[in-house]
Amino acid sequence: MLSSSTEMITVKNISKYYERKIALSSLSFSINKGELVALIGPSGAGKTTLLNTLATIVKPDEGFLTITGIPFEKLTNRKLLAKKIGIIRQQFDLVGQLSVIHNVLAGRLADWGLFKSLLSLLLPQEKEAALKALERVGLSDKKLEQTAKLSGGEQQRVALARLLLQKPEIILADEPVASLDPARAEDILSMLTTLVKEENQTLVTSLHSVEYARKYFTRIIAIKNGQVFFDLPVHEVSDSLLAHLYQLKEQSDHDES
Ligand SMILES: Nc1ncnc2c1ncn2[C@@H]1O[C@H](COP(=O)(O)OP(=O)(O)OP(=O)(O)O)[C@@H](O)[C@H]1O
Repeated sequence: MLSSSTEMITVKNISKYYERKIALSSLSFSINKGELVALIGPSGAGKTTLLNTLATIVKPDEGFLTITGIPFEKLTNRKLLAKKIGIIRQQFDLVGQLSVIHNVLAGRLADWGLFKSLLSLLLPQEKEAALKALERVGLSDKKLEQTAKLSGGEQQRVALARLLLQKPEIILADEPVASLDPARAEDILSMLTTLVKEENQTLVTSLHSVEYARKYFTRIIAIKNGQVFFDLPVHEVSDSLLAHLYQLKEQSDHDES
């Protein structure tokens, strides 16, 4: 069994450049099992680049990264990666033409390959697991509907059910509620953080809403200009720090006047 202080993500001096632009500049932090981390910061700060780096989709130009102790370079096996990392995005990443239950079964895709995943409805055990996952996200009655016909909030619940089948150790979510209205956004965040706690997983989510970050997460890492601006437990994040994080110009620019 992993103890509560197990390091799930370790990032040391990571930098990423796009042509001459610095997207990430020597970032370092570590995240332990069970933490609920919100990444916040102004537009263009580097949140998506950082999440994509943690997902091993973007390769850092400098520094090193380990996921559950495994170095970035060794995380090339798709099956292994799917056991370690699950991803949720704003766009849900579901196949609209397929039924809800088929999309949930796609959580097994890395283990099975597409063909078996699509045939999986014939396997009663797997169907049972998918139905249970749909029950947990409150969508049992929609299991046979075409996914594209569901509302945005419901589609994000399908994505959560799919993650329940995938059972990754770490969940990375990039603006998972950006396209939802406030009531549905809270519904999804509350469900996501509850499931992560129940499954003893680790969550890193980028968010535009500081209010949601404070309400649902245990730790906030603020990114500004590709650097860590602050990294604190939620209860230590003050309004003045947040004002500094989001202000358009540094105070010193105005000091001479
Ligand atoms: N593929 C790319 N090519 C060139 N520049 C990029 C690329 N991806 C990101 N950038 C640049 O890197 C910086 C960080 O972008 P990133 O998308 O990570 O920020 P963000 O904090 O997620 O922003 P937002 O909150 O608006 O989504 C930006 O200046 C962006 O223009």
